[in-house]
This record gives sequence, structure tokens and C-alpha cells, in this order.
Amino acid sequence: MKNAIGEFPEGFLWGAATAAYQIEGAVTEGGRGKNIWDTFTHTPGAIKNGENGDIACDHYHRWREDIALMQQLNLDAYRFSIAWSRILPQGRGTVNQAGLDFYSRLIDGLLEAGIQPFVTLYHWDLPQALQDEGKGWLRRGIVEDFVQYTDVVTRAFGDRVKHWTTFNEPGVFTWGGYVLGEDAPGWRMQPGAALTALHHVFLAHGASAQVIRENVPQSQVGIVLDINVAEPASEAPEDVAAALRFDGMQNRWFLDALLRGEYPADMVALFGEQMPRIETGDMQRMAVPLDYLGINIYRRSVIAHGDELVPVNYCRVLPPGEHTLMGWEVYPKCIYDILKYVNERYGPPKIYITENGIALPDEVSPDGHVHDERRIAYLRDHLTYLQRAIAEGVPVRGYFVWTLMDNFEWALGFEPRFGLIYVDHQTQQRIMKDSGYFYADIAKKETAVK
Ligand SMILES: OC[C@H]1NNC[C@@H](O)[C@@H]1O
Repeated sequence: MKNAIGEFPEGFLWGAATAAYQIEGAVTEGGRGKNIWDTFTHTPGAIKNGENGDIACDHYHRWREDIALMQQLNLDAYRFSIAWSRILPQGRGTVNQAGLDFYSRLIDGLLEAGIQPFVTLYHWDLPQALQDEGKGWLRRGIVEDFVQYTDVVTRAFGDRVKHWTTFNEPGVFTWGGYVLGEDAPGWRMQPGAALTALHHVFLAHGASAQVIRENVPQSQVGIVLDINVAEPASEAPEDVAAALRFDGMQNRWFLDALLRGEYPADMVALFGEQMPRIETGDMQRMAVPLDYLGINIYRRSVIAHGDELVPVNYCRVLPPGEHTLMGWEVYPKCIYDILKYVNERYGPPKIYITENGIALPDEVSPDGHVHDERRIAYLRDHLTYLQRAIAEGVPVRGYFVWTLMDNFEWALGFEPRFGLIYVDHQTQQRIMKDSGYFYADIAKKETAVK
């Protein structure tokens, strides 16, 4: 298919992405159980401006309106996550039928609108009961809980949902949750805990993939990683070494484990005593064949030696130039670089860009529109580099903008606006931004030539 950016493969999917806790709200409705982000966002000082996702975009009640907006965007696909605690309020055991019913209606609505559902099983919102019982992902038994959750959901929706992502950005919610303290459950400087949690997440990923394939004929199974090419800030040996360590932590730890069944030796040596307990067969259990790799990419990583974040000892250098509201550099070539990096080293069968977007201080102009020219430029420039990588043979089969509509940006609250659609979080009014119209034109199918 051809559009204003260039030529894309036939069947290329144009999508947008969201996550349950960031958009749904209705945290005490429909039988939903508490999760660790409910707890974390109500912890004083945890979230900027003391904000939380109790209401968020009220998507739980407005999902029909939101599907209509997806149709205006000409979306082929919509990536969203299911809240585990809506399905199993206590994390295991009794199933909440109202939770299944909500997602069933949403999925039917998407299919009626001609939009393919791409489901993420876990986008950070662990049922609080599992955290309380045994520290959540630190308990190896949680793998069985995740298997039960996978089984319930894939039996319920496998007749209509074919694309299943097990986890979104496992590195972010473990490193953020156990080292940086920026994500739930908010622990700090526990790298050993992060690595143990991550090991159990990897095991849960492998076990979940097996269940998905048993329950869903013709399923496509993947995982979503936030990988990022590391560039040394200088040619100084300590910066080059730091960039290699960063590459090991940010990229090879995940790609080697999940695609090759081994942790990278240099990082195993570096982590030493912090390494998780690995039982015989673990590495084979996690490295199940994948139908696709999801890549979330926003920026490049310029890395120098640092005294913090022991033992990886790196710090990010922010180059001059344009930056986003997240403090991230705008560097469109990052999407080309990461795709070439992954394809040349690991050669996954299929790749989706599962998140790419920019946080801006969007405002509604007096004319009632949101003129977000910077987002249009960001999308255009990244898509141009994406098209170049595809033309050079990288098997990218779809692209999802982060995000459909302005939503709850975790520890930063609602201030960073990433959406193609503006949301007034007081009134819940939705306004298509100029970038939404731009993207709708990109995604529009060529009208058949009569
Ligand atoms: O920071 C922007 C996004 N990054 N990936 C995970 C999403 O939940 C975030 O909102």
C-alpha cells in the first residue's frame, strides 16, 4: 500500500496502542480487584500532582465512543491490555464474569468496526492480592497464577482475538519497580529483586505462550520490549564500556534470554551475586518460539560512564536539539537503527512497532482544534525511517502509535500528552488533534481505482 510516507507492504497494519490502567478508570466497578497501581498511585508523593487512574479516560464507560474515534483514524488494529484484576480479582481462583463481559463487548465492537484487536495480557497492573501474598513477581509460584489467567482469557476470547502479547516492557516494570522506585510496587535499589522478578516474568512468558497456542488456533504470540541502540557519549574507553553494559542490560538480557535461551555472559559476570536462582530447564522454558517481536521505540540512548545504578554504572547524556515533555531527545533515525540492530542479530520472523510517539503540552486553540505540528513532524519523520528499514528487508508488519488518546502517564500523571486524540480529563471530552487527521490519512486504504 502507498501513502504520503511511501510504499508499505500489502496488509501492513496501522494501529494505535493503550493500556488498561492508563485509560479505563472504573477501578471499583464491575467486580474489578485492586492492583498494585491502585496502591502505588494512592501512596503520597508517588505520582506527580498526586494524580491517579481512578477515572483516567473513563474508557470503561466510553469505549463505544472511543471505537468510533478509532474508525475516524482509519485504524486497522488496536493494541490494548486486559486488566488481570478485572478477570481474577484476587489474582487467581474465582473468575469475575463482569470483567470478561466488558472485554467481550469491547472485542465485538472492534471487530464490528473492522479493527483487529491486539491484546496485551500484562501491562504492569498486578493484582494486589498476589503482591500481598508473596511479593508478586518475586515468588516463583506466580508463574502458575499467570498461566491460569492466560487460560481463562484465551478460552474466553481466543475465538475472536488472534494476536496475543504476553508482557509489555518487562524491563521497565521490574527495573522501575525494584530499582528506580518510579513504578509499582516502588522498591528502590534492589537490582537482585529486579533480576529475580524478571526471571519469573520470562518463565511466565514461556508458559503463557504454550497455553495461548493450545487454546487459540492460528494464534500469533509475541512479547513487547523497549529496546534501544546505545551510543557511547564519547570515544573514551569508560563511555564505550558503559554503552556496552547498557546494551547488555537494556537489550541483550531480553533478546538473548527469550530468543536464544541464555543470559549474556558479560552481564551474568557483572551481576554476580545479584543473579536470580536458575533451575534446570528454565532457560529452555522461557525461550519459546515467537511469531512476532513487538518493539517500543521513542528515542536513542547516548550513554556515558556513571557512578549510579551500580553495577551497570551508566548515565544517559541528553544531546542538544529538540526534546519532548518526557525529557527525551527527538531523534527519528532511532527507529531505523533499532530495527537494523534487531534484524541483523536476531532475525525475528515478524516485527511490529508496538509503540512510538511524543509527549507534548498540547492545548485546545481558540478555534477548538489542537494544532500539534510537532507530533505530525515526529510521526512523519519516524515513519520515513521505518519505511526505509522495511525497504531494506526488515520484516515490519505493523505500526502502533503511542497513544490513541491522552491518558495517565504513570508516575508523571496526566501532564505528558501522547495522544492522537486530546482528552479533557475534567469533562472527558475527546477532540481529534491535527495529528489524528494526519494519521488517518496515512492509514487510509487507497480507494480502489474504478
Ligand atoms: O512512556 C510512554 C509509554 N511507554 N511505554 C509504556 C506505556 O505504558 C507508556 O505510557
